Amino acid sequence: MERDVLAREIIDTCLEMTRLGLNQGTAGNISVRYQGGMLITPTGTPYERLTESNIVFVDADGQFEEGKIPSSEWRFHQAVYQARPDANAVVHNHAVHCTAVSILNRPIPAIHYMIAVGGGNTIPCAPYATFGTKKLSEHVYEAMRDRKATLLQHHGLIACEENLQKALWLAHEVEVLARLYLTTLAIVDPVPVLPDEEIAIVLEKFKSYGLRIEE
Ligand SMILES: C[C@H](O)[C@@H](O)[C@@H](O)C(=O)COP(=O)(O)O
Ligand SMILES: [Zn+2]
Repeated sequence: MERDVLAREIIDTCLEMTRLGLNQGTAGNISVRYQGGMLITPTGTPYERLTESNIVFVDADGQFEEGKIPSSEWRFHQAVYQARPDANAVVHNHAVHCTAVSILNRPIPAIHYMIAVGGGNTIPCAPYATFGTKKLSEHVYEAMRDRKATLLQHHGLIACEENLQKALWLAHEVEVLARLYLTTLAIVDPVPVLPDEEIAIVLEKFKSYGLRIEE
């Protein structure tokens, strides 16, 4: 796909993320895999001000275009693409319920079968490291090797998928799971969970679930 089309899709996804209530202010960032590197939102820029020319190309060596500054989190986006060859889009946000669970430093357990959308029986919580650091990207790499989404301790959420639409959908689903977890956690701890065998069945069913529309 052409660069400008992808850049427009990134901006539209950012705006939709805010409309869905998953983010606020200049928090969060979004990228797509592109020509061996990625196209990513610029750092510290309100989404409603973004135009296609603001989107930054970062190559495989972490070099970016002159005159543009990519998201401070380009390293963890790169780590996701390295950890997950199936991922073509990465969404990061500070969604309230995901961030609240991350402050508790807990994974989201299998409280609902939809946990399987993340590729396993939990949504993990990657250990804290300062934003924008290589250390944080190393934690993300480890957490995302066998998952499509992870919480970031004291920070937020990362979700990846084969395209932007699905990555945002996944981020929204995980926010719903986090909300369910906090709601039930207020009543009982530990919260009842589904057994691993049931999640394995759901993971298998998800492989053929849903309408397949050619893109
Ligand atoms: C301090 C930043 O907001 C940090 O939290 C980062 O993770 C983020 O979400 C937005 O940073 P960028 O604007 O640099 O993408
Ligand atoms: Zn962040």
